[in-house]
Amino acid sequence: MSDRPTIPFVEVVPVGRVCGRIRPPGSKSLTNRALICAAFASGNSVLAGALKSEDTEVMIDAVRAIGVAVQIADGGSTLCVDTSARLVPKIGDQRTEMFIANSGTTIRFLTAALSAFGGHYRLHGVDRMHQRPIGDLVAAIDGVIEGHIETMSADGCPPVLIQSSSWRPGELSVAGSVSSQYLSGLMMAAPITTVSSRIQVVGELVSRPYVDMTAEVMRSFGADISIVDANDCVSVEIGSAGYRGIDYSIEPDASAASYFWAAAAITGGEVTVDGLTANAMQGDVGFVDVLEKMGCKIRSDKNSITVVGGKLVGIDVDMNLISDTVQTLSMVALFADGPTRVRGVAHNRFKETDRIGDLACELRKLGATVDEHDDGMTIHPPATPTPATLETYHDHRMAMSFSLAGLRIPGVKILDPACTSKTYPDYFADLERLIGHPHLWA
Ligand SMILES: O=C(O)C1=C[C@@H](OP(=O)(O)O)[C@@H](O)[C@H](O)C1
Ligand SMILES: C=C(OP(=O)(O)O)C(=O)O
Repeated sequence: MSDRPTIPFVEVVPVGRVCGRIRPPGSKSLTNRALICAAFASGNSVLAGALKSEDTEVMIDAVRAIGVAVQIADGGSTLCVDTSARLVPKIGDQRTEMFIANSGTTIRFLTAALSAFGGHYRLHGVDRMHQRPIGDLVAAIDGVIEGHIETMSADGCPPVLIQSSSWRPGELSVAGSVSSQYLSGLMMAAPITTVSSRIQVVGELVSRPYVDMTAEVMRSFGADISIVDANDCVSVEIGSAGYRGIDYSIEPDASAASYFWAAAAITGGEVTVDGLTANAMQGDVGFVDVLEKMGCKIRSDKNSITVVGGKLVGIDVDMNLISDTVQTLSMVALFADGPTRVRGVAHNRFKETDRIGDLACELRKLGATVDEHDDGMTIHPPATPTPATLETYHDHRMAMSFSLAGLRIPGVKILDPACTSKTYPDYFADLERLIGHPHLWA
C-alpha cells in the first residue's frame, strides 16, 4: 500500500533468552467479522479492542461506502458503528468501486454480504489479490442471486462484479477445500436477506475453527445459526433473525501471539501473552499445543497463556486447523532436534503468497534442507544455520516469522519489514519492547 513506510530491511539482533509479557493488538478475523455484523445490523455498535491495520482499514472504507458511519477512537482500538444512514442500494445504481488491497477476509466477506444486501459494486485489490481464488464463492452466490455476479480475472479470481437486488430464498452449496472464508462469508450474508437459509459444504472444509468463530460472532449480534456436522459433511442453518447492534469486545490476535510464544520456544525463554486463554474463539491459540509437543511447557492462566522454552524436537503435525501459524512453526523447526513434517495445508499456496514454495525457498537460505509436498513440507534443520537476507513476498507472516530466526542467527536481514502493516503495523516495535533490545534498520 502506498502509505507504508519504505524501509529496505530490518535486522533483528540475537539477545539470548526472550522473557516477558505482551498483549498483541485485536484479532483481524474478529474485527472484520464484527464490522460486517455491525454494518448490517439494526442499531449501532461499539467494537472494543479492534485491530487497526490495512486489512481492517479496507473493511472500514468499504462499509463507509454504503453509508455506514465508522468513528475511530482510542488510537483505532474502538470503532463506533452507526448504521442510521446506511443506504438502500438497488440493482441499477451507479457502480461503487471498492479497493480491498490483499485482504482475503474483506473481499470474501463483502462479496457475499453485498450480494445479499443489493447494489452495484466492483471489488478489486492489489495484483496478488487478483490471483487469489474466489470462484467457488461466486458460484455459490450465483445459485441464489437476484441479479448478476462474476469474476473478472482468469481462473475465478477478483475483481468481482456484483449487480444484485438480493438473494432468492433457497439452499446454497459451497466448496470448502480452498478457503473457509467462502463459507464464513455466506453465513454472515444470510441474515442480511432476512429469510432462512441453509448452506451445504461440498467436500473438505479447511480451517474449520474460523467457521465456528463466525457462528459465535453472529450469535453475539443476534443471528440465529447452527452448524450441523453429520456423516463427515458440514451444513449450516441460519434463521430469519437479522443482526442487532451491540457493544462487542474483541480478543487479541492469536496468530500474532504465535510469534511471541515462538520467541520463547527458540530462545529457551518465557513469554506470557495476555488476553488469550485456551477457551479463546480463535483456533490459533492451539499453536501452543504444537509447541508443547516440540518440548515447551505451557501454562494456561485465567487471562493469559505462557510458553516456557525447552529442548526442542522435530514433530509430524497436521496444521490444517491453524494454517496461519505454519510459518511461525517453520522457524521453531529450524532449531529442533530432527525433522519436522507439516501436513494438511495445501490451501496455504493461495494466501498472501505461496506459503509452501516461497517459505521453503527462504528456509533453504537459512541452511535448512526442505522437502516440499503438495500439502506441506518437511524441514530438516541445519547443523549450523546460516545468516541470510530474506525475501518477504509482500506477506506480513513471512516478515514476522523471519524475525524469530534473527533472534538466534546473527546477520539475518528481513526485506520490506513494513509489509507487517497488513495485520500488525507495530510488530517490530512491540518485539523490540518485548526483547528489550533495539533491532537495526537500514
Ligand atoms: O476467516 C478468517 O478470518 C481467516 C481464515 C483463514 O483463511 P482460509 O480459510 O483461507 O485458510 C486464515 O488464513 C485467514 O488469515 C483468516
Ligand atoms: C491468510 C491471511 O489473510 P487473508 O486471507 O485474510 O488475506 C493471513 O492473515 O495470514
